[in-house]
Amino acid sequence: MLDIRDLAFGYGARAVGTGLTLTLEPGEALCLLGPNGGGKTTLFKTLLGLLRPLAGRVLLDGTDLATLPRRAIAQAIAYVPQAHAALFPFSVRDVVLMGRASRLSAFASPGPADRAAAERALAALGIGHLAERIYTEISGGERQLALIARALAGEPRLLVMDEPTASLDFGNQARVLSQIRRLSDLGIAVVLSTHDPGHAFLCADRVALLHGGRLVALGPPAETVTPDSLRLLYGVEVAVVPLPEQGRTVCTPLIG
Ligand SMILES: Nc1ncnc2c1ncn2[C@@H]1O[C@H](COP(=O)(O)OP(=O)(O)OP(=O)(O)O)[C@@H](O)[C@H]1O
Repeated sequence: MLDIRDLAFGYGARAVGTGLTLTLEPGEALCLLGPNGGGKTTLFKTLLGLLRPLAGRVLLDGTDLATLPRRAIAQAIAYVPQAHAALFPFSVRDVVLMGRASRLSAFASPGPADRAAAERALAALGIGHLAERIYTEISGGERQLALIARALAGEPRLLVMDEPTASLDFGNQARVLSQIRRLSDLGIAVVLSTHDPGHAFLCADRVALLHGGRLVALGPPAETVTPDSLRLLYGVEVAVVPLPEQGRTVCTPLIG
């Protein structure tokens, strides 16, 4: 559904990344790893159509993003920001309902179909019990789930998530990662960034490693997340340890 061809992305004349080529299938979860300042957010802004490619193309179902109306992009691709403290005390239900904005005509109010979509999104994320709570009065983890529900309410086909586990405690990280797996099981493609390479093993079908403005590796977690690739990315020694009994792999930096 998403086809990125020889993309250069950045700001003005300054390229942050170049030569990026990859495709994303419906229901695929792609984890983007890279150091601070590596260009993950800039790439996301380009995929959302907020920044124009400096070169190359981004195709959504075969159509160049640059030729699509903003509304069509917003209906297909939803962005999940990091959970933040909102300024206004909306209920969680109303925050989730805001995810329908791209589906409403100008000045229209949400109707029964919009409310039903919001309820489905709340249920899918398992946060129906929070619907009446005030968004500014729930925890960071609950807010992150509410933001994912908001994105889901718009019935997108691709979710772009910038560090969805940042600032979450261990339990909420696990909850968000397992929700990402469920979304991709529902056929929704997900692109997420994280600073924890272990997360790639928990939720991603494929991993893209961004370093020095280039895609240095792209493939299944077991093939791409290795001590060598993590040394290149982060400049530290990392042990990548399979847990055969759990069918999992964990990453830990080797310090001291
Ligand atoms: N609005 C902007 N105008 C110009 N340059 C920018 C802008 N925003 C970010 N940059 C630069 O683009 C480069 C990539 O930044 P970006 O935020 O995309 O990295 P990132 O991988 O998301 O980093 P982090 O992991 O720290 O969030 C950095 O050198 C940054 O200073």
